[in-house]
Amino acid sequence: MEENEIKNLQVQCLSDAAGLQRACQAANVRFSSETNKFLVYETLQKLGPSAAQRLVSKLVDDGFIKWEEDETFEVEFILDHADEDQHGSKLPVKRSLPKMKESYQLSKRRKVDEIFHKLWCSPMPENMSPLQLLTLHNLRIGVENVDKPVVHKGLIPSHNRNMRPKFLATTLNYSNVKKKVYRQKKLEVQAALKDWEEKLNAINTDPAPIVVENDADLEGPPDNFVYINDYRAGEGIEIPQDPIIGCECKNCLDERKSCCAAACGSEFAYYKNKRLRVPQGTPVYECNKRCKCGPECPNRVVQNGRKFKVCIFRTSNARGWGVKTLQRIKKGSFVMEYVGEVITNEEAERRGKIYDAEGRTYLFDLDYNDGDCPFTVDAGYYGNVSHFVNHSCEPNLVVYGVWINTLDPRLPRICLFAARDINKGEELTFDYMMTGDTTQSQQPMGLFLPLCSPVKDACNNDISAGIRISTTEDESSTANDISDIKERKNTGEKIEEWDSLVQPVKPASPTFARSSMSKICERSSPKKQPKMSDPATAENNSRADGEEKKTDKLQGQSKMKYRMICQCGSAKCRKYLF
Ligand SMILES: C[S@@+](CC[C@H](N)C(=O)[O-])C[C@H]1O[C@@H](n2cnc3c(N)ncnc32)[C@H](O)[C@@H]1O
Repeated sequence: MEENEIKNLQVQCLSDAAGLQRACQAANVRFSSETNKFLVYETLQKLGPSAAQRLVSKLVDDGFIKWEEDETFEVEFILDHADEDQHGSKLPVKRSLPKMKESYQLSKRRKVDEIFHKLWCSPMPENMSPLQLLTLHNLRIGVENVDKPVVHKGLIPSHNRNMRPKFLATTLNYSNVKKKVYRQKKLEVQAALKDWEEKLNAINTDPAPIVVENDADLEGPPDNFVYINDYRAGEGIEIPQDPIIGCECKNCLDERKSCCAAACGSEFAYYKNKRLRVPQGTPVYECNKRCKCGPECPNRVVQNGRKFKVCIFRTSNARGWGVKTLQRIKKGSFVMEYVGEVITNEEAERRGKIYDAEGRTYLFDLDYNDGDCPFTVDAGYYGNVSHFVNHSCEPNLVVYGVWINTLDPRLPRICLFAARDINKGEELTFDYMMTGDTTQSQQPMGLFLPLCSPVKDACNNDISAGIRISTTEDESSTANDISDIKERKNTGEKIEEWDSLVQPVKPASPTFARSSMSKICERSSPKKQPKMSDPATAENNSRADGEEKKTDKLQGQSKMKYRMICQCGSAKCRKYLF
């Protein structure tokens, strides 16, 4: 396409979601999260190399895109599908994206691919998709040199007054039709989501309901997702449900020193108000079906289900669905369980490859035994609300391993608790890449299950959940929490360090769990996840496929495979999801 021509840049847009979905499918692009990038790619292709370069330069000049000056990215997918240019060097072409037409010169294709690739790998402003970025900018190109202005339909900048009348004149009817189609589609989507919400609630056994909401786009209910309430045993797995011990307490809180947790070598996990009193990394043993106590026992929390009403909502910054709370949640409260299909290591390896290729992350390794990972929870197909909980580098949920009727130490229930007070309407998140700092252990290792475990050689496993619970947060506590602590002081009971979870304390360093017991991760990631504490270290971390990074000896530069850019938007964002 010559620059002097009128450019009719019709990229697929939301007014024709079905068409866009088909285009994405044809291009092997994920319809939800990669769509915006795909649209940018299409746009850049249509603009041609020099205009694309100019547009991107403008975005860079305006500070919307920050290039990593010295970084040489080499995307995993690129290498698989590299073309050769005339000089025999490798040409980066992203596998999941369509190639430019053959009629384009190879050098032009290469330039656009390079620009796009750089765009793909660069940090973007928070809460803004690449397409939104582009629409902010004047896309008139080469106007000075031609009689007719250049018109880019669908990407016209709202502030470009010169162009607007022409655009409106030529596209008025088209635009009305689009609006109508969009409205119709929106109604269909809302109806489908309402239907899905009803189905979810019909299956959901938690006391609190689930709401579904999409104010962001035209995405309907997800395909290939089946709602479940409890772990589902995968092939060849048996989940025992018959605890070998139970307590005889009349009042479990008063008799906590001999109740279930103590019998298993751990601490009674909850206050009277059923909020956590133990630090992260502490194995939680609730009273089980052998115990004499009733359903109101303070040591029955997770088993009573999710109490807070939550909403599965569509995020507006390319993270797909997310979950927000529709009620205020106090720190230490149980929020939800991460359930899915319990599968073997081998099966997880197999499925992980598929998820990796799709950029999906649903595998939660129960590898608290530091290297041995007998089971993984896969919430990709079978799952509950937690299937939709996104990652944040500054999460408001933390993970604890909880045992109730299944006392096999290798099969904790993965439970998400509030790391701080959470406001109504806040998105719920946890850290997929939780890493533990073993040097800050607050409890000796290997405390648990000497009595309860049917698998004796696993008794010394560290089951810490590996998620931070910040003691620098607002430490406001409830009257209940305080009175509980007072009560224990009065009875001469030692107040432990972790009581600061609910006591007003002066700011301290964040505490870390002892080791990375469990993590949602790329299945093929190494067992010991490296810390990705900041962007600089991220480059030195292992790649998503678990291999160590390669060093290009010729150039002396480190190269890295594709990593998913984190869009959590937190001030402490580590930049990459994995
Ligand atoms: C467990 S799922 C969460 C639900 C997901 N958003 C959905 O729509 O189904 C994990 C996936 O969500 C997306 N995601 C979650 N947190 C993200 C983040 N902070 N930044 C970018 N993508 C994120 C990624 O695609 C990731 O593979």
